[in-house]
Amino acid sequence: MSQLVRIATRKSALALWQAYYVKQELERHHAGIQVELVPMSTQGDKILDTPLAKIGGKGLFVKELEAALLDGRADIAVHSMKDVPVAFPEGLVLPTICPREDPRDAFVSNTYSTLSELPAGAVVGTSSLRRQCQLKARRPDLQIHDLRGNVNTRLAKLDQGDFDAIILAAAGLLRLDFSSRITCLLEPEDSLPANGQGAVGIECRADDVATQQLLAALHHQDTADRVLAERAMNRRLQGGCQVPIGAYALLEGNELWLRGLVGSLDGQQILQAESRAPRAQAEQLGIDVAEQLLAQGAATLLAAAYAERD
Ligand SMILES: NCc1[nH]cc(CCC(=O)O)c1CC(=O)O
Repeated sequence: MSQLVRIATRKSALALWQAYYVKQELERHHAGIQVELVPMSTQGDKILDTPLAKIGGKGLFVKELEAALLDGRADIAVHSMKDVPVAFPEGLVLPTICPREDPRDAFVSNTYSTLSELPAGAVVGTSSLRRQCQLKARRPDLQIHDLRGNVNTRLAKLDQGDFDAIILAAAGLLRLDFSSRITCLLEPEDSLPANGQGAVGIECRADDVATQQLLAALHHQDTADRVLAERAMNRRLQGGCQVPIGAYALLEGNELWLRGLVGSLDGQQILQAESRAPRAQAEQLGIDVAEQLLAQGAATLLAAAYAERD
């Protein structure tokens, strides 16, 4: 009997690309398998006129997909790991993380070739508090304006002349064949990526062992260990999706190197910490870096960011 796997996915071009990627990989690894997409809208897709940070709440882009898993309309949900809250609802697990795309942020401009070329007072679009605080730290003179919508919408707003430059995840641009739009990539030293950026994760019901067996072939342990450390850091900081927090891990042999950052929205204060540990201790590494940040006063900065948002 051939098994049917139904994939809950958002309808944005990037979400569909990621869902088709998972479908293709499942078909490649399991001859005769049947895979269907179940596209749906999430709260994050419906509310487009409000800055993400102001909508608040966790899991803006994942809740509806999780509901579909729990009530049996779908078997797996494909997410950008960056959008997945650090804790899972009862009854769901995320056993599979696929190989990571480029995790860096991309600088995109039709006029200027680097961040430092931007003239004083230039307008930069981003909806990410993490990008905002790091931009402001380097260039206090820049004006940061909110930029919402999917990748196509954001590029269109740049082309329309609303911004001198925009910052978005390189991963989305690369997956959607917009690599020619990347003016330059920002190194982690200049823009520490968000936890999980560039990685795709697959969620399913905890008791659905058959599906978990099929998913195992798609799992990439190197990516999973890196993302585990990054998410553990955010979890210890009790960070939601919309926070001025960067977390980025690299593997050097079997050792993980995790860097973390917490900033004030005006970029005046940037806290940084880093540590290394064997990959088997990914989670503890994340906690250690978070504790270092807390010892420097991260909780106060985060509370101020939350207060400004509300
Ligand atoms: N919050 C939206 C979101 N979620 C995942 C990506 C990009 C792809 C990825 O990180 O895997 C983006 C867009 C962006 O940040 O520019």
